[in-house]
Amino acid sequence: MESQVMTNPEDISKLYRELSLFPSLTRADVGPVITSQYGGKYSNIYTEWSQRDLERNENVKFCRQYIVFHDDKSVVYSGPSGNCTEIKGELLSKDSPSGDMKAVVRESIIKGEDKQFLEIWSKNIKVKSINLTALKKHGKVYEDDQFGCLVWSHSETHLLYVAERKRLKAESFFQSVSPESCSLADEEEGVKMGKEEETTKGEQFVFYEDWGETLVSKSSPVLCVLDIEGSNVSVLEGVPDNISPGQAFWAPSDTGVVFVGWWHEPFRLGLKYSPNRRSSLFYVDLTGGQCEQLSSGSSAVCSPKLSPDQCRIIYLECAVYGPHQQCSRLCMYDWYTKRTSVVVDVVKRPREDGFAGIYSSSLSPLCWSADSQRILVSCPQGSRKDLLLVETTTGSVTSLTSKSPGGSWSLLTIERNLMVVSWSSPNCPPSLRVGFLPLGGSREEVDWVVLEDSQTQPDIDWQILNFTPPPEQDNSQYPGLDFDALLLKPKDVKEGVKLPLIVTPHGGPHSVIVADWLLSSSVLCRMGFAILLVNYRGSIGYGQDSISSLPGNVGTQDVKDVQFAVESVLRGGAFDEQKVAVAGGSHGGFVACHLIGQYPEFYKACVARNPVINLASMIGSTDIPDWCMVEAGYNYSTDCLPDPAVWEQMLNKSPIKHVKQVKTPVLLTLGEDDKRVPPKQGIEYYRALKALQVPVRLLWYPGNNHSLSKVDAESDGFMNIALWMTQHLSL
Ligand SMILES: CSCC[C@H](NC=O)C(=O)N[C@@H](Cc1ccccc1)C(=O)O
Repeated sequence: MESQVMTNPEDISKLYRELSLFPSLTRADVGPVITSQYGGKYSNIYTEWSQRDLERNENVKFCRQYIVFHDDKSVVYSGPSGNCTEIKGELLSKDSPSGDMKAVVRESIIKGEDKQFLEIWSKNIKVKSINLTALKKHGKVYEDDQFGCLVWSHSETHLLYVAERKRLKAESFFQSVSPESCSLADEEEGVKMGKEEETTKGEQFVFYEDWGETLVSKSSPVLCVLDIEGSNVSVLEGVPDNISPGQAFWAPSDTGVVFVGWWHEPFRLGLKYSPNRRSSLFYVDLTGGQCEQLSSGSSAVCSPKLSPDQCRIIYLECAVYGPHQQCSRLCMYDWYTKRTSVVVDVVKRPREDGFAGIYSSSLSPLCWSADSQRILVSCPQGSRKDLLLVETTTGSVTSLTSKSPGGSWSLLTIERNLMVVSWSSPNCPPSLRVGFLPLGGSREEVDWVVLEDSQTQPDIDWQILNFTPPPEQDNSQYPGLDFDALLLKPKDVKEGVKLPLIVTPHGGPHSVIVADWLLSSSVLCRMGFAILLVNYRGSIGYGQDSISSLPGNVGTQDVKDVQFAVESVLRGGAFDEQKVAVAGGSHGGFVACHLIGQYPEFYKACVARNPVINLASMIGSTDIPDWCMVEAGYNYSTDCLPDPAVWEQMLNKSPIKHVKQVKTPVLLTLGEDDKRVPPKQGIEYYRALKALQVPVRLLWYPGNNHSLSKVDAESDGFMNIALWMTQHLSL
């Protein structure tokens, strides 16, 4: 049969290079309202973007500003102001509320050593540059999304951030003291003889727990405050020792600091993609150092945001343990009455109006309407990502985007009702849009204005397909659930050509593929493949019942849903059933490896990135052992001991159980530093396949973690995947 797939590596890399140029939006800030000399009002919009630089082998961050003239209800005129500028060395940055100053945490290598500085800029002057490393009040500043923050006090006199707790310098018992032991760098930073840093002996090799995948070396965060006038940094006292604080902000009137605290006793578990860790909202008073717990303490909370009138805090809440990503509750704490209310509760099944619940582990940095009555949340609703408007007094939820073109709407910020969003779809890279939120009670549609357009890919066609599992595959505990898949295919298919198909189950398993811009899928599609991305039952965005239906049934329900979707699509006749491949990462790799074991004749090529291969062998080495228990159908507690019956079930539900049936050639891509699915999982599969003489190739990426997202690993991984597919599908 004729094929129209691109097979030449030069052509494939050229295409990858072309499509990897599209940047993604990472941040937007709206500046204050300025009245021009002619009376027109405008605001500057600061945006940050990220783009792969294949030559430099890094993701580059750059900014661009836009000017938006408006009348507080609609955009009158808008456009870019100036060109893009690359941002180097900035770990965190934030304009002051008035827009008069800017704070930057900068990392700089001086004489081969990493140093961190806190800078204050005013007008065109860097007025302060404080060497945080030399101050030695704390360890490295946290720049991650989990704990990190850089927040101006309302008075603009203080800055709040999170850093690693200071550790005493550890020395060997056999360290000989000599004047030379004081380094030149230390001397330059003012550590003179006689004033040496305090040291401790015998602690050199003490193990410090960390917070797992992507948070390695983050162990004991502390809240830090800079008094700008006095250039004085202090570490806040009063936070309980068994709590790791983060996501902090200033309380009304700057009387103290509100933060999320994660309990880390009896031990820390991985936090990345795991918003189900026991945590609470806390308030620490600045004068007395008293710490008050503001939420229950029996749930998991995240992303607290103070209303513009400083009266209420909105935050997300979910259950501790259980599936890692679940339907969240949107809760509100009233600062003055100290009462908490549930604004939007867990949704078990999608409602008639389409609302399926809130699925998010972070609200955007600003999410309140100007009247402090409404909240904006962008989150998956089935295979779309929509912008939802929540009335905090009634809990009513309406979608601002469900009638707009399908795709993915992500809120970057909202300030004085001016919303800044990123929109993309499988054939359209991210574009920047702004629009005013209609006044409360109004049914007006948002008039979106494009500030930065992107290039639609006319050769890519996409659609969302819905599947109802056959009766024998219905879940008796959660009956009547259906699921979706996203199908991408080349627009122009020559007469008589049947397309090869790549099937992609997502990871999680409680995550979802929304109709977003997806680099590797779009390159594969432009090469001539069709791609089927399946949101099997258990995905988020379809109601809590769908999520709850999967634990205990992994390796069967998810696998059968994917197989059912593929076979249904093949029945349409447009695809070549002899040229079907499967590719997935992590839990998606688990599903992929199950599929080639359970349907050995069906798939002609398989790619698995950091796949879960054996739940029983992984439980002792992953940063989230609870995941293995929960997905195998058991409750988790921190004191549970190994149980042969549980281990047996974990083994039975794992892909390794079916390895003897495998015939499909497998490409494994593994990250040496993966704490989530340690690469030994992939090695276990590799050895089994080698023993069975099934073609297997293993790519090992040093310096990479679970996501394999460093630019060289991602691009090399892509090329190898593309060539594995063309080779083993005989294209
Ligand atoms: C013990 S590893 C379990 C699999 C892993 N789940 C959680 O981290 C996984 O499948 N990871 C996904 C990433 C992901 C996880 C959760 C929500 C969204 C994405 C992957 O790497 O693709």
